[in-house]
Amino acid sequence: MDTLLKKIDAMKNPTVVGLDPTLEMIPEPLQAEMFEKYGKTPDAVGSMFIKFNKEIIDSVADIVPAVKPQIAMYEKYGVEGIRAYLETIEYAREKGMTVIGDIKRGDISSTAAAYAAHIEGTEIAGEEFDLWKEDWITINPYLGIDGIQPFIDACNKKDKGVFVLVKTSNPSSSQIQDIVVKDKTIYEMVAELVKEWGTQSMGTMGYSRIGAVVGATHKEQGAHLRKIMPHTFFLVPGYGAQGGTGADLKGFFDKDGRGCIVNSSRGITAAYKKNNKYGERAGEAARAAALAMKADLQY
Ligand SMILES: O=C(O)c1cc(=O)[nH]c(=O)n1[C@@H]1O[C@H](COP(=O)(O)O)[C@@H](O)[C@H]1O
Repeated sequence: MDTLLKKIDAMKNPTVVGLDPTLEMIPEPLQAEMFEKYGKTPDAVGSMFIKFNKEIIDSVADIVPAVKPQIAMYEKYGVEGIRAYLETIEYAREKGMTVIGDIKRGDISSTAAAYAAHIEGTEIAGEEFDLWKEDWITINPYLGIDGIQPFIDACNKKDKGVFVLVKTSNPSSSQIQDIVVKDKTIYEMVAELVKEWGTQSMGTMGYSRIGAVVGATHKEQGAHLRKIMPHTFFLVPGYGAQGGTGADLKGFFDKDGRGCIVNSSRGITAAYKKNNKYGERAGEAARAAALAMKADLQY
């Protein structure tokens, strides 16, 4: 937790670039190059994703503290997609970036313990393997504490962190999360649980390594959650492509302007498609979009 906070402070930039590549997002020349080399195959797409992500990482690593690859985009292409996910993580770490693996896992405790290998690593007959190398992951709290505890234990052991879904950014998040039971919404109840779970894992700078996902599309709820959870760090997706703006997020931060890392995926990586001046230069456009986002989040 402290490492990420210090990076954010040093760069004066509470943002994370989401790496959610799709085939359509890849510039035409790169598509053509990889189709030529590997045919119309998952191998070609995996290779495109690696090259594309490296270009984005190279263009933002000195101004943005973290990346958030979303594993679904890679899983879609099977083992070649996973290869791209892993190579992307490896590269981002080489460039000094924190990696938030957006894997949204959650299951009964024995299965959660296996998923926890994402942060804890895997042991084989006494040999340890750090196969995934994420610093943080996203998890789903629907199963309650026995589905969460294996992740908390892994985080405490390996000095890593998790973001637990509390109030998600999507339009139908209210369908379940806003249901009122005993005068409280489900998301408020989850927030209280996450806060309690986080007390086991406080850093030295006022925040716990058990964080919360709070969507940028919920201005009032986000500010309300900051009050309920003063020591919980927020991952805030929904900025940009989903409509969230800097003006909406002031209340998500604490009085010192800390407490959140705001994600934008398509808004950064596909920025080149929105402005002809960049042609197919996705990295250059991503840097400009990342700088604009940084400026939008200074309060
Ligand atoms: O956990 C997340 O990151 C997440 C939670 C949430 O409530 N909403 C949400 O959009 N996300 C993720 O954040 C990213 C948003 O992408 P853009 O809308 O392109 O910026 C995607 O990877 C989503 O899966």
